[in-house]
Amino acid sequence: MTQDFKRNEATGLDLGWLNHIHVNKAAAERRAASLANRRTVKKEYQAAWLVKAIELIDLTTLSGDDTPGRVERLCMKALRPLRTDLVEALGLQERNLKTGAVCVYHEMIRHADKVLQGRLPIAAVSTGFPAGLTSMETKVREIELSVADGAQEIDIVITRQHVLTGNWQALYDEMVAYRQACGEAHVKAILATGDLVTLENVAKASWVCMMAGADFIKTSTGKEGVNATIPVSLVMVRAIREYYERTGFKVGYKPAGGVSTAKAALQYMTVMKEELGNEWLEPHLFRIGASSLLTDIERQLEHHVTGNYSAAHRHAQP
Ligand SMILES: O=C[C@H](O)COP(=O)(O)O
Repeated sequence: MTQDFKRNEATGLDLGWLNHIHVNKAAAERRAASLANRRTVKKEYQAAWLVKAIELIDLTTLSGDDTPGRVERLCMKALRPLRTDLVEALGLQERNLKTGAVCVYHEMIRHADKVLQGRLPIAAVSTGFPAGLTSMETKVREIELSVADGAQEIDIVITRQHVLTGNWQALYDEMVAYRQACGEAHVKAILATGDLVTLENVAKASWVCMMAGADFIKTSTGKEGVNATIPVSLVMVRAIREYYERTGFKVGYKPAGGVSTAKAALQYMTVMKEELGNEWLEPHLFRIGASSLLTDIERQLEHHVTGNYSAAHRHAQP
């Protein structure tokens, strides 16, 4: 029997048990290296996986020079992510292919909404993205305004100093406040893992955010020196797995920042499949935050289609 999807909520688990979390860095790095060195998806399945990857993308623009025009074009691309000739060549006419969501700054929500009109979720980065160093009052208000403007998903940034000083209660309280301010909107907690120094901190921050009700945990803003990596992802998805085993809540995962190649997307999808199973390969539990990944996926699918055409053409020759 399939289990109904239960929305995550603050569990009140005792923060004291974080002291027992230990991460084997060498093992995570070994596993990451083995993923990097093997073909993660068989060649004949790659096109299908890449089409699936499109549906997992939070198509993102988070630049200081964003304009309403750029956001509108992004949204049109999110609704029709592949060129018509590719859609036809891949036999996807009936699929209504779209990205998972679009991800924009607060000021751009209404411009995105104008194009999307409810056909795709809008994720907004709120809480003083990317550093998160405005006042708590300002950050909570920003969430409320983003929800009021039409964002169905809020990507919050945690206050890194709470992790760096080991103040887990402060991180928990902050996350609970964000969760409440989001109301019905889904909340993704950006850990900014590149700022957190150790994998152990990444694991603990993942746990605290999940315990406080985050629907997703997300690696990065895309603005840190180091953004999504496979070792960090292994630590985070294993925290998600253990959290599910302890509480029954399924929390989603979002690697973000620097995921720009089809090959990298396949690696992250393989991590999800192998560590959490097929259910975590769906957009309600897995997103890839990326601004340029779609371009490379489109390019690879074009190669696939052209390759097939050449093969068919060669067969047709006497
Ligand atoms: O949340 C998404 C990231 O900001 C996107 O980063 P990217 O521009 O490196 O793909």
